[in-house]
Amino acid sequence: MSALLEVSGITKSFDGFKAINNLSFSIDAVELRAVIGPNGAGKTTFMDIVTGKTRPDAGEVLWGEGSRSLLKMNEAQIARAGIGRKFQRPTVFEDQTVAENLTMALRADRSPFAVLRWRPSRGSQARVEDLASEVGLAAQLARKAGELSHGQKQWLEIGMLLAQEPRLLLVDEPAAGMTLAEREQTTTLLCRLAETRAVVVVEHDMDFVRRLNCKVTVLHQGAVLAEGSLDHVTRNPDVIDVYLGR
Ligand SMILES: Nc1ncnc2c1ncn2[C@@H]1O[C@H](COP(=O)(O)OP(=O)(O)OP(=O)(O)O)[C@@H](O)[C@H]1O
Repeated sequence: MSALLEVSGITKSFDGFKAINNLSFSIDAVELRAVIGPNGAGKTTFMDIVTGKTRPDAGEVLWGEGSRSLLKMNEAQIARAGIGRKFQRPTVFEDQTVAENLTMALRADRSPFAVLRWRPSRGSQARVEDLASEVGLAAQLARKAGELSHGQKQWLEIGMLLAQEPRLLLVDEPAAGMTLAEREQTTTLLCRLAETRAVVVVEHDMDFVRRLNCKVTVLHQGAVLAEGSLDHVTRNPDVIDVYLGR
């Protein structure tokens, strides 16, 4: 399987401190990947670089079949190229219904001129219903987003990202603050989404990572420390040292 995202030799320093240190990393077009690592390992900075929020000092980030450089694109262009990012805190419109939130997300998909002309159509209503069922919110379409549980808000936001048909979804700590039942549903959702696209999950919660049952990349000091199954990486003495702080 060819790589969808290829990060090679990226470095990013903040005031002389290397948050990312010659990091190389690649993601297949259809893959679920967990990225773990202790606090300050560079996980957020890595996602900031891929989404164009932060520019690396050196290295390359290539995207898609044409190996286009993401470093030549701004955040909006990267999002339009097919990279969606889910931040830890849900940012849904609380006073709008689930359907309205999803409708707005469909609209955000369009070019500036198309947005001006855009009107909800029967097709877009069907798409909103499809998105809601995809994230388990079909029965909540008429509810205000503010009334949803924390987990449901997270799923709504994932649905809003799906409206833009991303080829790569970056998901930051999805399990945080969720009930056990919500975590299980989130695992199922992420695994299903990764059947047709690339999904990268940054997560601290090892139980959650175990349930994802996918390849794990361990970051430490801005570089890849280990990669493989969770059992494989947690047996690695370097990983054990880093996590136990020895
Ligand atoms: N804008 C910034 N200015 C200065 N230092 C920064 C900046 N962003 C990140 N850093 C530093 O870079 C290092 C990596 O941070 P990063 O947030 O990427 O780690 P992380 O793995 O996401 O950590 P956590 O798990 O705690 O979220 C940290 O030491 C952090 O303090």
